[in-house]
Amino acid sequence: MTTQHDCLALDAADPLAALRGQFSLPAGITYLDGNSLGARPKAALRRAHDVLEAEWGDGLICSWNTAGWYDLPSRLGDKLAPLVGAGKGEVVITDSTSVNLFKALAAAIKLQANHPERAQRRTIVTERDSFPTDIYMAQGIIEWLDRGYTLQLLDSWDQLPAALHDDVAVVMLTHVNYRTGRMFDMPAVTAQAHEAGALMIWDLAHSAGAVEVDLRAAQADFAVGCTYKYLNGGPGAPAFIWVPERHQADFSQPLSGWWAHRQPFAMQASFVPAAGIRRAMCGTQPIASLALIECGLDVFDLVTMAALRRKSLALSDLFIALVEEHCGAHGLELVTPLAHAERGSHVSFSHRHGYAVMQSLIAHGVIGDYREPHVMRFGFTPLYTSYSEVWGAVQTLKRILDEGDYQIDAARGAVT
Ligand SMILES: Cc1ncc(COP(=O)(O)O)c(C=O)c1O
Ligand SMILES: Nc1c(O)cccc1C(=O)C[C@H](N)C(=O)O
Repeated sequence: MTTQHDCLALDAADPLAALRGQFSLPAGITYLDGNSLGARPKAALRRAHDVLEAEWGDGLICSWNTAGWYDLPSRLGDKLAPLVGAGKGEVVITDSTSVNLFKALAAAIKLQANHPERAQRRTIVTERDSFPTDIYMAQGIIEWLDRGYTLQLLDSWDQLPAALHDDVAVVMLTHVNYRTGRMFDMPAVTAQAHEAGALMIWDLAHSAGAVEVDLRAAQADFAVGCTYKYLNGGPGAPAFIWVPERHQADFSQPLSGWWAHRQPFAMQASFVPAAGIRRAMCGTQPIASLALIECGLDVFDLVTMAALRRKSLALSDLFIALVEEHCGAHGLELVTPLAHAERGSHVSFSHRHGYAVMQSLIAHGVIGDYREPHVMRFGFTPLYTSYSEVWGAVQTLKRILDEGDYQIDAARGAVT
């Protein structure tokens, strides 16, 4: 049995505790939703001010050259790269995760279509439980191509081996599932896809900055992910795309805007792709938003992913144990795997009134979120979450459930 006193002792001994000071978090709030939108690094306010006042206000158009705006997507990509096991020159921060997925899928389909033995393959495999935008982007590209491609949706992750037949061109999976928090064994699954002759694309939205990822060691083919969750880049901050060096020369994507051109300012009438990772870009980047990502990435210089992962698992283990001990009588069902190797950095419990309970939690200062059907999600971000906050969150949940202090017919906001 863990007590509040034990949690305070864990905080006192936590080597990462001081990192919370890097973030601006409102007093009295326990923030367990860094898996949707990370907290604001304190440094971002100053950076926003500098970008708007000095770089935009004073520097005007000259800042594309003088303030490093032009190279920002690839410079920040290099800074992010070690967090996902990518090499220098292999990551660019640009566009949204959805758009980057479109580019990666298009490039993978083309690579296979140009392969002498795989050109006839027409199946793309993903999970039915993928974050919907991944499915929608695949459906969009299939419909637009109109060349007989089909999307095979797995109803359960263990159906993958059987699904890897000789028509599969591409496997596209989310490393850590947005709803369940379940994590795939990236090297093993990538190897299975390759053995079947398929290319492997990973969506790292819930992995980057949350769990240890080594894309190069896994020999994955492409990856995408967002910066606004565990990387604390800010709402709607641009996403990233990883194209390993070995695929860059053959990486061809149809959103061939001028920022992907070898010489954008040569203003030529025909498209010639840039030699390296810049060919994964499209058009002009949102500099004000992009610049803030650096403040989130800088915090990762102060810590290792191994240390973050250790604390993340300790926080989620504690949460699961406390919920089961204190709230066990209330029909909560753990959706997230218990095995560490299969768990990301958030924990989901389903409850038949999950939405209403989550709204009550939020009203009482514990912010998580809700996903259909019935799933309450709690994200653990070891950079700024303490063990005593986990204790407090579970006590609040217990009180709400014990007292039935939630409104079953609570009106829904557009974002849940
Ligand atoms: C797995 C996954 N992929 C993609 C996205 C979103 O993509 P976008 O940033 O394009 O909205 C999310 C969350 O929003 C996600 O959880
Ligand atoms: N991207 C989001 C948004 O635009 C609004 C609200 C939430 C989000 C999220 O990131 C949701 C998140 N990907 C999820 O796992 O559900």
